[in-house]
Amino acid sequence: MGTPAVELSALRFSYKKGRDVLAIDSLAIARGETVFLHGPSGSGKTTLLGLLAGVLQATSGSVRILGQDFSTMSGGARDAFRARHLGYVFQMFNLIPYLPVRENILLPVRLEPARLARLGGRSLDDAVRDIASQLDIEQYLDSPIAELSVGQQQRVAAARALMGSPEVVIADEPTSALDTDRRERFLKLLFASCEKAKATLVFVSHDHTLMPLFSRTVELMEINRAAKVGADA
Ligand SMILES: Nc1ncnc2c1ncn2[C@@H]1O[C@H](COP(=O)(O)OP(=O)(O)OP(=O)(O)O)[C@@H](O)[C@H]1O
Repeated sequence: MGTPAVELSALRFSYKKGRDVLAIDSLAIARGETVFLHGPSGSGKTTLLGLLAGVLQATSGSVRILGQDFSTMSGGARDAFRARHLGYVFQMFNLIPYLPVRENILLPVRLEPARLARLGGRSLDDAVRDIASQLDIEQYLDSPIAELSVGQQQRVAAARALMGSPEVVIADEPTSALDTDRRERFLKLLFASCEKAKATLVFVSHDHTLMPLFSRTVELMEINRAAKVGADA
């Protein structure tokens, strides 16, 4: 199988001392898998994605992404690793408000030569127009982020995540603000991009109807011993 894309071992995480939010003995996600991460509100889905993205650090145990153990890396090394290998759409979109849409989408390839190289020689302008037109935000490329609706910002965050074909894509409710038509187009683009790049996808949503699209569902309540008590039903 080679090195898994994601490998958790004896993972524990708490925001406050003495109260574990996550206690996962083991979880492995192979490269190229598309995973629907499911669980009730409060079961720790967003927290787990934060650990996979290296934004949060495990209290104990290990989080390995593409064979790299985050617990042995400095904050700066995790930031560099994230820029190079991960695409993510978080609930707070983390877009840069004073930059236009175009520059927000281009950030990963401007920061990371490996992602620029994966554009395969296409010009930045072509690449950004291509992804923006697929997400129906081409007409906003020169607009400041602050002038966009929440659904439009969500699509900018999605375009940025997919720029330069990262090996691992992490998405937290990425379709929550989209209408049905745009949601379908976004999902089509997401799966096509992941397949083309042989990327691994870890996707959180409360929308059960999306489950059949994925190669595997991970039920957080089944693997997270800390979630048995305290999660909302
Ligand atoms: N920054 C924080 N500080 C302290 N506790 C937190 C913080 N963020 C989340 N928690 C707690 O951690 C637990 C898991 O939260 P998390 O957001 O990961 O759940 P979730 O499954 O993503 O929920 P939802 O489906 O509602 O988004 C909850 O009990 C929550 O109150």
